[in-house]
Amino acid sequence: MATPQQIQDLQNTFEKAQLASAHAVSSSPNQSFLQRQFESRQKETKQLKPFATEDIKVLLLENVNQTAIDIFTEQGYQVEFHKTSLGEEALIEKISKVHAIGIRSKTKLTEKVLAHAKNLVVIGCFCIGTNQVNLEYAASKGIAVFNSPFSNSRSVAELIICEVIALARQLGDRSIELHTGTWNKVSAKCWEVRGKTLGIVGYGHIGSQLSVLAESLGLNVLYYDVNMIMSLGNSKQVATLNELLSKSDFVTLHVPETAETKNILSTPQFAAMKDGAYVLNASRGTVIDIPALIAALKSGKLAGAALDVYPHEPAKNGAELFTNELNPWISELVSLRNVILTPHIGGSTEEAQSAIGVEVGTSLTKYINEGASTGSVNFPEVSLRALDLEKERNTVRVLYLHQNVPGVLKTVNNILGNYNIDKQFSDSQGDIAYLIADISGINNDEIQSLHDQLSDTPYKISIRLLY
Ligand SMILES: NC(=O)C1=CN([C@@H]2O[C@H](COP(=O)(O)OP(=O)(O)OC[C@H]3O[C@@H](n4cnc5c(N)ncnc54)[C@H](O)[C@@H]3O)[C@@H](O)[C@H]2O)C=CC1
Ligand SMILES: O=C(O)C(=O)COP(=O)(O)O
Repeated sequence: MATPQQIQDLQNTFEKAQLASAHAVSSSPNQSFLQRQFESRQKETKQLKPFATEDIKVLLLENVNQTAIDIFTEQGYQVEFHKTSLGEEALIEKISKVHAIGIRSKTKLTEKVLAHAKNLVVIGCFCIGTNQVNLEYAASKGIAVFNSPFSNSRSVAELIICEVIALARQLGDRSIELHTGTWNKVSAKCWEVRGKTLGIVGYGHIGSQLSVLAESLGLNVLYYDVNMIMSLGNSKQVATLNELLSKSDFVTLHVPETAETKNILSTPQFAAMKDGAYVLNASRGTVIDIPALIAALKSGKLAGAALDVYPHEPAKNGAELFTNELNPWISELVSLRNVILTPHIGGSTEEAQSAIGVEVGTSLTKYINEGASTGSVNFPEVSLRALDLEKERNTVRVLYLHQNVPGVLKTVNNILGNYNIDKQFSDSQGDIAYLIADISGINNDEIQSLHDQLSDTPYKISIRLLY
């Protein structure tokens, strides 16, 4: 007799198989794959069960925007929405049941969590950063990951411009003083930003956008990046981080979280900066050594700082969450003058969130419905135009993810070659490769056999058939 675990495993396999075999029963040309029914076939039992888009379950966390919910519900998917992130235990419980998950920067999709994601085919990061997801492990499990590479870049750049001026004018302190009843009109050590130098570390989407805005205010812009990048306006790339630090009045960080960027600013880097300079960080909390920053502020070496991100951020809004337990230096940091602290709001504008909802929501839908991996951050980018199911009857789309080793395409095409291969495209990235092929002239009763043959090929990671 099967144990409860075996029954659960069987159920999970069954649900994944349901998603693996997609059957479009009714579709107008402009609906294409958008309205379809899924048919399941569990290999062990050959059991067939009608499967509709309504069976696709999407879990949305961290207050992902309504625009994404609208896209998913229009598809008929089931959407479970939570305003906050979830702790590991709750996440494991929920992720085991869904086909797609949408998160922002807080939810940690680690190997441990993803190991339980038995039905998951796609992850949407409704933000820029993807450091919260174990991308390689996800790929090895056949789970594609998408993000929004630039929809909130402008929002971050505008926040930094605002903070550069706010730091130069000690705006945070003056506001706190007046809120607490103290009139303190000062001009000492308050500056215009015109003619000062802004040093940008990381000249990507945000850094370069910021560069343009900063020059329009009359700032001079220097930037340091590991890659050679074309200068915008009159900005200049410098060869070393130290050169940037020694020449800048404001230093702002716009690098991803990687092993190389951890504590990219620490004691020696603060020492290399100009006296009275300012530091801004709206990238990730790990890139600044915060105790070293506190020391540089306390000693008067730095005149101020603006932080939007922290090594450990609370999973939800509320008082008493941003505590010493999470970040042991908090009480010291909040006691310092001219330090602006914001709760990771760089990308939090109506414009950015709504655009991200549309962008990532569309990517996920196209991946689920058509297999298109364009824009994925952990899969090779492959897509074929959507099938026109009115005209292309008896056509099956094969989505085949495999390890990138010699001989796989030969094996797969031997199987597909029994039919007419209308079109196919494949690409590889590192250890994995992805093939999409549309094959025609195949009868419904041959599809099970095709699925079985492809499932039995060595080096296969995952397979879905859409028809
Ligand atoms: N505070 C917030 O709400 C937000 C924070 N972010 C963070 O900002 C980061 C940057 O975003 P984008 O500009 O869109 O990324 P991007 O990928 O377009 O640019 C990053 C740049 O950093 C450079 N870089 C990487 N390692 C470096 C190193 N060790 N030294 C110098 N340069 C290095 C890259 O070559 C690239 O040009 C994201 O990874 C994310 O973590 C993004 C959006 C919102
Ligand atoms: O886009 C990013 O990488 C961000 O840091 C913004 O994160 P959020 O969507 O505010 O959790």
